Order: sequence, then structure tokens, then C-alpha cells
Amino acid sequence: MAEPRDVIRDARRVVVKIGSSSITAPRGGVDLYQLQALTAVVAKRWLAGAQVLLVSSGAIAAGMTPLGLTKRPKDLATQQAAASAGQGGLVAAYTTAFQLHGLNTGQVLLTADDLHRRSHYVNASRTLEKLLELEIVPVINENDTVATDEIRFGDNDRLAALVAHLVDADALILLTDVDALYDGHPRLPGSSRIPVVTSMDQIAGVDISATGSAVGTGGMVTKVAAAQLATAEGINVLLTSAQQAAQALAGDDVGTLFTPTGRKRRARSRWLAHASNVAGRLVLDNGAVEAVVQRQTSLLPVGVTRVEGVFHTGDTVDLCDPDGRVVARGLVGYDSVDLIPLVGRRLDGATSTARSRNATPPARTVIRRDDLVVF
Ligand SMILES: Nc1ncnc2c1ncn2[C@@H]1O[C@H](COP(=O)(O)OP(=O)(O)O)[C@@H](O)[C@H]1O
Ligand SMILES: N[C@@H](CCC(=O)OP(=O)(O)O)C(=O)O
Repeated sequence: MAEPRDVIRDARRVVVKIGSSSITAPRGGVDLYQLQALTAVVAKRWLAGAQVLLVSSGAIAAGMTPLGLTKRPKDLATQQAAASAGQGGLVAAYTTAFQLHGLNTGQVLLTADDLHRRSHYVNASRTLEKLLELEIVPVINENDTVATDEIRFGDNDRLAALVAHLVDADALILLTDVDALYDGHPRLPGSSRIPVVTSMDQIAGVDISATGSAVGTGGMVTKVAAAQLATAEGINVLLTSAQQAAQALAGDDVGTLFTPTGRKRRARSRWLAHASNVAGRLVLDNGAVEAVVQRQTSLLPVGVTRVEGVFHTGDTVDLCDPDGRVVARGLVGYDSVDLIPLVGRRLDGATSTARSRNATPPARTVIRRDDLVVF
């Protein structure tokens, strides 16, 4: 069996995420020295034949300088203005830095909607594949200037995990201002590095609540959540500091490695399980849970006991067992208003309790087996 870190060293397609705190100064502005150091590491891997996508934060922090701010703005409108003023300079710095290594850069700004909507997701995937084929380094960020509070990712850790799904990456590297996940707050004496995480249960008791730098968002909580998302789809995740990026990519024993907890699914199932927006819930009886989860059959109206939320044909809905636990997710074949009268009804039009003949038209499949993912 390969040594755990060999999977990082040998990965052919890698998503590297860099946090604001690692490439910008605490009082704002791009830290060109750090940015160039990171670029050199990424370029080296490209020139060795791998494909590396960069998810870079830092637009808001970079934009603090032209806006005359010394603290990260708290309100959305100023954050958007700062991102608008900072993103151009950030990508210009990457473009210049990658050119020193003979590589071109392509800016990709994504909104949450680009990953929630299937057609947008497929489009984003096509764009990234083309950039990689043309050997252009994608530099990805959230499109902060148009994202509202309700729909934004907010932190780029989740965005990076979803990009890793989108491009079916072999590895995700999360670079931050701390060299690893620690079993207590890293500044507390006695806290020590956790080298490998093989299941999220292993770190259930670890305190990750402390927030980090003045310009970053989310702290360790969003990084662990991103690691959970990526490892569930068979992707290895390495969390370490930007200073240790070279060692991390070389497979040295640095940082915290999160090993896969699940197997890679088909691209469409990955999207359905993690990136699609859930519009409602269907509560199933025990027989339907068994059919969907164990036998992975299509869901019929007869097994549905309750419809929750307002949704339309083609929307994503969660399927719950009688205790309310989510057991699967799927693309629903009905509008909620049309499904409600069919709850508990057999395909021939009879109810599950009494095979009465009535005027309701025969019910069709609620979710086709190909449109289902089981958790
Ligand atoms: N258990 C822990 N182990 C390591 N770091 C932790 C832990 N709990 C909280 N943190 C904090 O998480 C911070 C990194 O998050 P953040 O500032 O959002 O970085 P970034 O800008 O790179 O996304 C670290 O500076 C660290 O203080
Ligand atoms: N899209 C934002 C990133 C938000 C953010 O601060 O993320 P991070 O530094 O990764 O915690 C930006 O470019 O400023």
C-alpha cells in the first residue's frame, strides 16, 4: 500500500486553496513575496506534468489598500467594493508571477449559483477542463461583487472542495496560516499536530472554534467541513501552511492529511449529493426507505408519507426516514402541489391502504433511480 503522503506527491490533478491571511498583509494589500513563493511551487508542479488549479482568496484584503481601509470591512456592500477593487490587482500579480515560469493564467469567478444549477455546473466544468487542456493555470475565486449574503459561499474552503469535485481532483491542498490541524488551539501549550485524520469521528472532540487571522474568514471550522466534503468523494486533502506548500506537494510528512472516507461517485451524483440546492423534503415509510437505500429502486408515490416545502419538477429534494433522518437525495419528477394529492397512492391510482377506484389520474415515478444518491 502507498505511504499516505505518496498520494499527494503522485496526484495528477490538484486543487490548491490559499487563504487571504497567506497572500495578503494583515492591514490589507497583496503580499507579493508570499504570492510569488506560492506561484513558484504551483508552477514547478505544472512543469512536472501535473494539472494544478488555484483557488485564491484575498480580493477583499487586497482591495483594502485602494479603499484606504486598514481593517477588513464587515458590511457586504463595502466587502463587494473592496473585492471589486482588489480582484484585478490580485490576478494581475498571479499573471505576472506565473509568466516568470512560462505559464499563462485564467481568471475564473464563480457564484454559488454556478455550482447549484446543473447547467451552470456543467458549463463551469467545461471551462475548467478547457483551461487545463490548454495548460492555463485557473485562478479561481468567488465572484464577490455580485454575491449577496444569502447566496454567497462566504469562505473559499467550501468553494475549493466543490471545485475539487467539479474537476474530479486527486487531491485538495488547503493552505493557511497554521501548519496543521491541532488537537487544541495551536497557540495553547500542549496542543499537538494531528498528522492523519481517517474519519471525522476521530476529531469530533477537537476544539476548532477559534477564528484565525484578521483578514481570513471561517477559521478551522470551514476547513474541516471542506475536508469532509472532499474526502467523502474519495479525494485526499492536505491541510498545512503556505510556507510548507512545497513540502506538502512533495509528499513530506507535514500538515494534516485527511484520507478518503467515501468512494468517488459519478460526476452527476457528486453534484447532486453536495452542490445542488435542496428545495424540499419527502418523508418515506420504512418500506420505501428500504427500497431506495438497500435496493436503490426508483421512488413511487405509495412510499411517500409527507411532502415538505415548495418545489418544482427537476428540483433537488431530500428523502427522509420516518424519524426525519436524511437517507438520500434526488431530482423530483413532480411539482410539490401535484405530488401532495398522490401521497400514499399506487401507480394504478389506488391508495396504499385501500385499492379504491377514484378520479385521480395514475401516479408516475416520484424520483427515478438514476436521479438518486443514497447517503
Ligand atoms: N484546532 C485548531 N488547529 C489549528 N488551527 C486552528 C484550530 N482552531 C482554530 N484554528 C485557527 O484557524 C485559523 C485559520 O483560519 P483562517 O484565518 O480563516 O485562515 P485562511 O485565511 O487561510 O482561510 C488559524 O489561524 C488558527 O488560529
Ligand atoms: N472571496 C473572498 C474570500 C473570503 C475569505 O476571506 O476566505 P479565506 O481567507 O479563505 O478564509 C476574497 O477573495 O476576499
